[in-house]
Amino acid sequence: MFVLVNLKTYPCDPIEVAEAVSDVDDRTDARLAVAPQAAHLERVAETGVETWAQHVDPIEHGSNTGHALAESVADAGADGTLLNHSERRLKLADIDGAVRAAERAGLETVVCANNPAQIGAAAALGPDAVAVEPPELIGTGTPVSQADPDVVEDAVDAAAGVDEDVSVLCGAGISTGDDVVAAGELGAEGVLLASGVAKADDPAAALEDLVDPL
Ligand SMILES: O=C[C@H](O)COP(=O)(O)O
Repeated sequence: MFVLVNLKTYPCDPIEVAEAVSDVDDRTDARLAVAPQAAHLERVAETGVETWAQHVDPIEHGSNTGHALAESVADAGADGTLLNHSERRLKLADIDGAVRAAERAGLETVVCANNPAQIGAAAALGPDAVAVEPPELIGTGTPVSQADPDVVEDAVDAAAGVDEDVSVLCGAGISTGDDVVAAGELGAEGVLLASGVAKADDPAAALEDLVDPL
């Protein structure tokens, strides 16, 4: 299972979380990665942990101001990028352009979407993976795998119906190892989570619990 920890703009110490993820990563078969804010990418990548951006823009080098250029994100040490997160929605044409920009820079891609229909559309753009996240469950602590298991299974079917090479993650409310196991049983190959680690009093202990059953 792929466990991708999005730090959003939570007031956690990104280096403390990255070092905890790196430490746990040495003791699990699961694949772990952290997605810090853009300003923290380089310092997080220097810890040796697999590092993801939260977003890149559909642009090239040139006259763009206030954007995230995929090449610069890769230069900062990122291995991949989230795209179209529920808190950073893009138009369809811009998701397509951002996937192409990420590919150009050698970044792996996970395109997020609200529901199975959007997952099918996202998969058609050819990312490495898609992540289904019902927005109403984000940050609630109620796992999507428990509150709405059908949405995960339907997302897996929708992606497979378009492109079997696109793997499916699920997210929203995931905070325990049992939640991760349940996601896997529904067909997801990974989970995207945030508050369960970034807002935990002890992020290292939260991570240990997440990967314990894997
Ligand atoms: O990127 C992560 C997702 O939005 C899930 O957030 P959450 O784990 O706080 O529910």
